[in-house]
Amino acid sequence: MTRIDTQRIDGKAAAAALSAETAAKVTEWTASGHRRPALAVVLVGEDPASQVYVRNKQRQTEAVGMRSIGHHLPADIDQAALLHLVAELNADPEVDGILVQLPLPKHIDTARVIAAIDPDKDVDGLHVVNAGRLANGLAGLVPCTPLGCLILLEQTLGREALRGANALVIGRSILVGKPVAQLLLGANCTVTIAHGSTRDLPDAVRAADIVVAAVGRPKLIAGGWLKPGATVIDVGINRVETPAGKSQLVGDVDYESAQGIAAHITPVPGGVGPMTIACLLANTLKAAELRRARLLA
Ligand SMILES: Nc1nc(=O)c2c([nH]1)NC[C@@H]1CN(c3ccc(C(=O)N[C@@H](CCC(=O)O)C(=O)O)cc3)C=[N+]21
Repeated sequence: MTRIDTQRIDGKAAAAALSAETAAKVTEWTASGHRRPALAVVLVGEDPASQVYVRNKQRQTEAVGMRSIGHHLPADIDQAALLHLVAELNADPEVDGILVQLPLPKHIDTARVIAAIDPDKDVDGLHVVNAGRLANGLAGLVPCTPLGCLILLEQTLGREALRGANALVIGRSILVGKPVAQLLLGANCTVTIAHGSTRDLPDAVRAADIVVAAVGRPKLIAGGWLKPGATVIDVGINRVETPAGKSQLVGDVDYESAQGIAAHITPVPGGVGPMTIACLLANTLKAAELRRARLLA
């Protein structure tokens, strides 16, 4: 069989380009007399990984010229106090976007906290109103990781190549699987969603022109399962130990064995991850514009 020259999709470069575009739009926005868009980030507890993510988001928010407002709450904060903060941020006219870093401590009802966020400030796109808008094809805030996946696919294949393509989404979470399936459907793909109860995953993968893997299982998908020439978007970010005892990030797809079979594949790290943050910044500007438009309406 002929070996395909597999192209690595550079998510880091695509994210830098998207953020440069956001920065230019922010400059325009403020030049026309609007206040700087502001993103409030709420972190509960002391999880070191979450702290690193949040710092990174705040740094990048400021790098594109927007305001970052951090709220760091103790791990044992009660639910009512967290809901009270969300209500304050909803009512604050200076705040355009609200992100509550997940996961939250176990004693907090995550669904209730997300439900309390004003849908028009919900830059994560996780509120049921935004999920409904996405499902019904209405304007709203779209979850960052799925949006990043679609942008990478459009840039790699072009919008016309998505029409009618068999797209397989592996995973059905509210965060990634379901919204990415909606976006692919909106781009006219023929969409299949596989999950833990799927009978024959390798068979489903074999039929797919596009595979979006979002299960969180290291190297679950073998390159040999792929249709030759398929495009792979790997959302998985799994921390594993190498035989040498070092910690390493790997995706849900076995990147090495996909070489020579896939036409295009996102690496981990450097693929979807950086796009998630770039889309968060784009969503924050969009939320500012959306709120302004609704105020005028
Ligand atoms: N409310 C909320 N919204 C989120 O969007 C959210 C969240 N909570 N909780 C945690 C997850 C995780 N997440 C990532 C974002 C960027 C990278 C990223 O840029 N990763 C780099 C590597 C980072 C590394 O080296 O550890 C990459 O893939 O190249 C990863 C993970 C957003 N999340």
